[in-house]
Amino acid sequence: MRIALAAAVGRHPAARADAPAAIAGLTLDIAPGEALAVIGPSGAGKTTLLQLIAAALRPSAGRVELDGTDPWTLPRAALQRLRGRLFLAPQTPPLPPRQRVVTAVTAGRLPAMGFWQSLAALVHAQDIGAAEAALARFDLADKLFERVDRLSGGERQRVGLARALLSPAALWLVDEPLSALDPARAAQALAALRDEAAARGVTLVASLHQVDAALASFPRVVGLRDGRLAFDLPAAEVTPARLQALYAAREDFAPVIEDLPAERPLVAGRC
Ligand SMILES: Nc1ncnc2c1ncn2[C@@H]1O[C@H](COP(=O)(O)OP(=O)(O)OP(=O)(O)O)[C@@H](O)[C@H]1O
Repeated sequence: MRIALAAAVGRHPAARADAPAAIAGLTLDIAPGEALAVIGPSGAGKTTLLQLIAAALRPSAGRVELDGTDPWTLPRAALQRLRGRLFLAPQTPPLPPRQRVVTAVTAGRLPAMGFWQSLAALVHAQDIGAAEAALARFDLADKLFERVDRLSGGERQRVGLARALLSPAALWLVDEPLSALDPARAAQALAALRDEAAARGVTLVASLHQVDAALASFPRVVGLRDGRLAFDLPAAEVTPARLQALYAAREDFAPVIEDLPAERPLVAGRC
């Protein structure tokens, strides 16, 4: 799925009217099948950006287009169908506590289903084999029939990611997929998402706090700060100086990236 933002402005619905916009006029193009990581300090607007792209948050100015269509011009039913073509994995997956893992993973198909199909899928987990295969990509196949509330936080997070593999979506939006994972699991989870998205031609956009993982696993990295684009570069061109500028403590100090000395890139080449 192609994504285009043109001077898009996004505000959290609960934000004060006089608060600066979380996304403050962002222009960005993402090609179908591309994999992109969004990094930036806490409060930079990463989650808000994903919500704008997911048509979960309406831009207060500018435009967001998915495959050339502004979702907010669509009739309600068409907007629902469009939302069924994308998969948004929130930081904390909303998994009902007493649900079995197999049902939770199969629920990845729900947004693309009609009402009766979704009801059937909740009562009888469809396609157990597909759920098991998806869980195996995250090293969780042995938890297929476990109850969700008997999993660790990191296991629940991986179940939330395994859902994407059951979804027929053309766009995966993954918000902080690694926050509860140890480094080895984090690398495995990112590799699974990247490889599966590439194999299906799915566009993948992930917000990440783990800069090293973003640079190692994604060919293109966007740096966000105060809701604006700090950089949009191939991973190989994201230098320590750019990262220092991106994460510099506020104190009214925002270094101009172009003024910083050129430094050795952190990664050897594109992934
Ligand atoms: N629940 C909320 N109520 C009001 N304003 C909010 C809320 N959540 C976010 N915001 C506003 O939106 C801004 C961007 O938040 P967002 O969650 O998009 O950032 P983020 O980069 O994802 O942060 P983090 O890395 O901490 O998850 C915040 O700085 C805040 O101004």
